[in-house]
Amino acid sequence: MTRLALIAHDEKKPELIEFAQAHRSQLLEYDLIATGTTGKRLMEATDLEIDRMESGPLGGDLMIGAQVAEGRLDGIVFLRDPLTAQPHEPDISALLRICDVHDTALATNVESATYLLEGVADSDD
Ligand SMILES: O=C(CO)COP(=O)(O)O
Repeated sequence: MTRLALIAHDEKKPELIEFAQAHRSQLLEYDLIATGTTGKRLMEATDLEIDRMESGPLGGDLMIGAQVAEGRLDGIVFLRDPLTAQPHEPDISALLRICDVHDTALATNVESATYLLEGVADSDD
């Protein structure tokens, strides 16, 4: 089954919620995981079931990176806040890097996330 991770920094959480609502019927078909607060906010705003990891600053990005390393994820939507410094920047870099190591689809803005979902839908057929 297709397995996706959804992550957003605080300033970007509203955008991710809007994205998830717009693509609800497709996302309902998939196994979803998220960092802690992102997952909580998404589940409050939608009826999606999401397996929540730790919050990003507490290791959630690394937990998702570990799943990438294990080949367990088909794609990640990670809406980063490009304008605010994050205390766990090394963890964020590690996640981006491991996606490149394993050639795992990674979208860091809504436009590319839309393409990612279209690609995932095509590979489902
Ligand atoms: O910080 C994050 C990703 O780097 C996201 O973590 P939260 O979903 O817990 O806010």
